[in-house]
Amino acid sequence: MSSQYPELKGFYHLRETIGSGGFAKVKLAYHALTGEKVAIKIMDKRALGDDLPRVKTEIAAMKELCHQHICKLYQVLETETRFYMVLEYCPEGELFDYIVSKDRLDEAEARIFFRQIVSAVAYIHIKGYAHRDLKPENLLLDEDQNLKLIDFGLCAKPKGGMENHLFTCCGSPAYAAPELISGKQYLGAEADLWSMGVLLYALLCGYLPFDDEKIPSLYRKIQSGKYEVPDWLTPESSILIAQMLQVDPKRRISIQQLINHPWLRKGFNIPCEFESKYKMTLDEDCLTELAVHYGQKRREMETKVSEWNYDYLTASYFLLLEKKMKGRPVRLL
Ligand SMILES: CN(C)C[C@H]1CC[C@H](N2C(=O)N(C)Cc3cnc4ccc(-c5cc(Cl)c(O)c(Cl)c5)nc4c32)CC1
Repeated sequence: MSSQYPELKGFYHLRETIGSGGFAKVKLAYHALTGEKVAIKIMDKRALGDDLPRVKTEIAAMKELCHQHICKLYQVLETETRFYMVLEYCPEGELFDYIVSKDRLDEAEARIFFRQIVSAVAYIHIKGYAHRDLKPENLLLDEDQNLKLIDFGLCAKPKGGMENHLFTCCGSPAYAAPELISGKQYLGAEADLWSMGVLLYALLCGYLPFDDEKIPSLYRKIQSGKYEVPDWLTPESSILIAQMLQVDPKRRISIQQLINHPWLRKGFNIPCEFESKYKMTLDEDCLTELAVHYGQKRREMETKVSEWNYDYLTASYFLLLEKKMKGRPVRLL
């Protein structure tokens, strides 16, 4: 198998294909030095065609986004024919399939997931990014049933900050905000908030608020802002959804208000934490283990890791840190 991917030989032990998304193939692999599982997204440059900029967008964004509810990028490899993205493995697959398997979620379970989604989106907005393709297919579950946001191929980092407008109409139609599909300029943060309203509705109802086989009638439904409120929704859930599915983006709830919203605080009594749990300082144990393994002084290793080249060393550091955060020994094999 690795003869097909010579660049990975000795660094990753490739296993089966675990999914494919459009122009990418995602394979399970083991990081040789730590034995940790990873997902490797493999893209053929020729097949990418004019989707190539999406890959560069995703890689650039994911290098800057380091958060407990965002799928972690560990390493990027580029050859003349391929891109490889070594990513955090999420064994429980897509939130979409989880909702389908349970028909719909009760309020308590939806709240746990939605707090994690709000945490991830608040973090990327503060970092100056809009995701622009928020939907259950782009939220994966890790081994502890925690959500990880993926697919930053359509994200935007508006020049001059998030208060500047965007123009590109993109993302999945059923989750797209009215202002986005009407071709007007829009604010990425406001469009993401609308998509999160559709997402919350999908979590609590098991189907979409706006749906139609034909795109033009789907767009009319979205722009009308009218959707069915099933009788199992509590008044509190309906109010929150209504605050997010406001056709006028200026009347729509903001992420700052969402973080403190009573519906999200119910049973937790603390706002959604959106700060990254990853420390900015390097972890001593991981640095020492790497220094010993590579026969380097700790200071030299610290300098090398701090370059964040997203090479094998970056992957080894992050995966050692994962092991430590999961209470496993901080040891290289
Ligand atoms: C339909 N989608 C647009 C693509 C689909 C590809 C397989 C993937 N997957 C699966 O479908 N399992 C069933 C297993 C699985 C396990 N770990 C994963 C870890 C990361 C990713 C991943 C995939 C893509 Cl295309 C990304 O851009 C990023 Cl940032 C991350 N996918 C994973 C993944 C889920 C999404």
